[in-house]
Amino acid sequence: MTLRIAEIFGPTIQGEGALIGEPTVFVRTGGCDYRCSWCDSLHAVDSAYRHEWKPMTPKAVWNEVRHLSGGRPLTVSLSGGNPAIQDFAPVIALGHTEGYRFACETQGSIAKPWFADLDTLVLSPKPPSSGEAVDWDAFDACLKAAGDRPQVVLKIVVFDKTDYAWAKAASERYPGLPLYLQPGNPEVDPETPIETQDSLDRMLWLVDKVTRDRWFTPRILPQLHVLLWGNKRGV
Ligand SMILES: C[S@@+](CC[C@H](N)C(=O)[O-])C[C@H]1O[C@@H](n2cnc3c(N)ncnc32)[C@H](O)[C@@H]1O
Ligand SMILES: Nc1nc2[nH]cc(C(=O)O)c2c(=O)[nH]1
Ligand code: SF4
Ligand SMILES: [Mg+2]
Repeated sequence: MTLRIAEIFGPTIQGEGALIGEPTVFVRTGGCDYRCSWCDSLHAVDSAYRHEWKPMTPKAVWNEVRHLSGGRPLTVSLSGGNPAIQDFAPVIALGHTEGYRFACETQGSIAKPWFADLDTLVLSPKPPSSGEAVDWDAFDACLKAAGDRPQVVLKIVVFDKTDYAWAKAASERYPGLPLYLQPGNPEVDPETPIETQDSLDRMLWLVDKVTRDRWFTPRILPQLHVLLWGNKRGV
């Protein structure tokens, strides 16, 4: 059995959501069942980049994570693409025996039994601006598959007023899940430098909306890695 891997990189810091700031190694899978209009990881989604994806055995994936982390346990972040297309049970089992922890980022469209082995499951349902529509039955199946072991959180990207209203309604379906909001980044070309002031303005807009509404449920965080490194890959 091999996994389709777009890139393995780090250690860096987790730039988004519940584990923001935590040192981590990323394992980014190739392939996604969605095509979000603003996806910042097209090199792991679009089959035009297929030639860059490598088939790797779970053992080879694990050896690379161990090498990058110097054999010191940390949280491994599984992302993509949609990592839930593939079977990460063997990688997670290898890592857990050595004291590593696992977080996974997925949109919640495909449930996998190995979600129950994770330490953190980040479910990131897609708002209207993405052009994708959430299948809430599939999303609920992800929650069910996760069970009690992992910490499960919601992370929603907000580009505009419509997304904001959608995020509010979506979070009301899941009052028990911690909610993280992050402003959308409209500039995702790795070659184009980001306008830092624009990123901060989008963050300010979101903070302003939430506080004016006296909506005290979400935590609002920027994409810290984007502020630090722009859209550079491998960070
Ligand atoms: C690239 S996705 C990969 C994992 C999975 N497919 C998903 O969407 O959750 C990782 C995270 O980046 C977020 N993201 C992607 N493009 C973005 C953008 N242009 N601005 C802000 N967040 C973005 C996604 O919503 C998701 O939370
Ligand atoms: N530093 C850093 N943090 C991240 N958080 C989520 C990422 C992703 O693309 O899944 C990401 C990423 O690519 N880099
Ligand atoms: S679900 Fe995630 S990886 Fe797939 S297209 Fe959307 S943002 Fe990109
Ligand atoms: Mg990213």
